[in-house]
Amino acid sequence: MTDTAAALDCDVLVVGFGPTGAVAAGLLGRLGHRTLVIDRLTDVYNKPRAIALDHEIFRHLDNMGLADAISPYIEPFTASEHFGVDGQLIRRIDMVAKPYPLGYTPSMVFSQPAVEAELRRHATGFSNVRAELGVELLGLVQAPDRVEACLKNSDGQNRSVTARYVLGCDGASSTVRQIAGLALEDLIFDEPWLVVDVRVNEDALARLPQCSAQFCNPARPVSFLIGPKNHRRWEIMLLPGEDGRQMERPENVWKLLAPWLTPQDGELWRAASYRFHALVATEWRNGRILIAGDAAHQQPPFIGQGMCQGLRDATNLVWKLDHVLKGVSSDGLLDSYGIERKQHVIELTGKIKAIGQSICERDPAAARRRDAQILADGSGKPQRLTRQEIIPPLRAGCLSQHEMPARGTLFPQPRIARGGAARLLDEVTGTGWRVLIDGRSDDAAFMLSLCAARPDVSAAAVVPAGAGLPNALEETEGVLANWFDRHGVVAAVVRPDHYVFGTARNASGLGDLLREIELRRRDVRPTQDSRSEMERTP
Ligand SMILES: O=C(O)/C=C/c1cccc(O)c1
Repeated sequence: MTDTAAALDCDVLVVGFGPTGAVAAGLLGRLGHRTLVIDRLTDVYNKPRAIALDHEIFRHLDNMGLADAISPYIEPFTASEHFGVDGQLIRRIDMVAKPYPLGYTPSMVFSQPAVEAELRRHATGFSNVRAELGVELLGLVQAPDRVEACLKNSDGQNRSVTARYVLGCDGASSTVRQIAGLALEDLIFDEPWLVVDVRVNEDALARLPQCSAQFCNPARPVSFLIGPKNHRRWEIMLLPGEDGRQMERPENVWKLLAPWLTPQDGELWRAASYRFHALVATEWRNGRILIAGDAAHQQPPFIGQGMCQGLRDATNLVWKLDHVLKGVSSDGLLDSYGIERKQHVIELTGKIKAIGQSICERDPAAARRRDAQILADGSGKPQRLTRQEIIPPLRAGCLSQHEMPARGTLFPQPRIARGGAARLLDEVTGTGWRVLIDGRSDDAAFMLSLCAARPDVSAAAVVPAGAGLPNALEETEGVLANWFDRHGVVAAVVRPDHYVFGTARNASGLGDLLREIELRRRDVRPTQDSRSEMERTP
């Protein structure tokens, strides 16, 4: 750390201690960065907003050492069945089959207040992370090497703190985004819905559908979601003339729930009216100020990706901030954050919108045409999709510049045999830059020797169980062998956030990739106003 950096109050100021801010603070804490995280509110919001997460996110939480602490509040997500105008099944969205590609149940539901409390506990367990609650951000002023933040303490006193970077995880109405002058683009979706969470009594649970469902009835589209334990969620489209605030009233909510429950069947946990909309920030950074989570994007909930998107932001950004703060990369690497995440958000939101538009269809004739089209897409049977095939890869940013199989996709996580037990790959190899080599390749040993010249990159060869190759990891389910075969490659370079930087068909391809990592991490043009004093000194 330079003297200038050491003189600052912290390396990163995280504004907002919801899931995105808490994960960012925890990751920064683990990497040794002095982090101050503030939130306007003094407590975890005690009602569930997000309900779904997926294996990519759980993998990061497991990497952080949180799996045991949060598992009591997480359950597998059931399939979602979509029903058409006449109540017929038109589509089924499920998860990919076993063996699971990342080693975990691919889609899960969770209880947000409990998980969020664990995320906060984890972040504040690092001596270099300080959380200040009841603290409001009033202003930010950027200098070449720092940002000065004006804060209002819980006692009403103003004070200023300095940080090398500021990360706005402060939600849809983000103060950070507004102060930084970062605009939102409208991705054109705007529908009024009522979200109702119920803790259902034990005896009423069996009378409810045993699968999550989308009732695509043009008279009143409704989503039904099976949450953990006795938590059930209904998302109910509001009709023209219905006032959101009025519809939140318990007497109106129970009328809407009448096809499923009576007030004796459970306790209303939350009823909140929202406009489901789709927005993305045009720019995700202004100099040393960056935004993440709902501050940078909002999307309709129809495949439960809202919180996942925020945590993808955090896990994408933090390793890049780490490289920049440690001088491994220039500040220009941070530009790849917005490039990668904005494209991903736009592409995924487009897919969510398409699903949402078909669910929200209010014209009966159009809804019948939709049903016929979806059934035709499924060759006359209900269409079958997996949630995982809906999630796009990264397409541009800190990736190899050459087209190659699997670039920008999530690298799988096979189970590795260790002393009579099976452990997940990340636990064995760690989560930095990694090269994974197909141990069945004749060139495996040579490829490992190429990697040995790169101390910043770890390397391992993996073989199927029983192959008996010395110095190779043995996987127990064939997940990785299958992946190498499917993509026709023998090695993959994997980033700290588990996205594939690039793949190689042979040893010479791997040599090229290893050289390219260095270039892509360094050859990123810093923006004029965001270079620190140190970086501008030749
Ligand atoms: O993945 C699905 O099938 C549905 C997920 C979901 C999650 C939250 C809210 C929704 O309307 C759908």
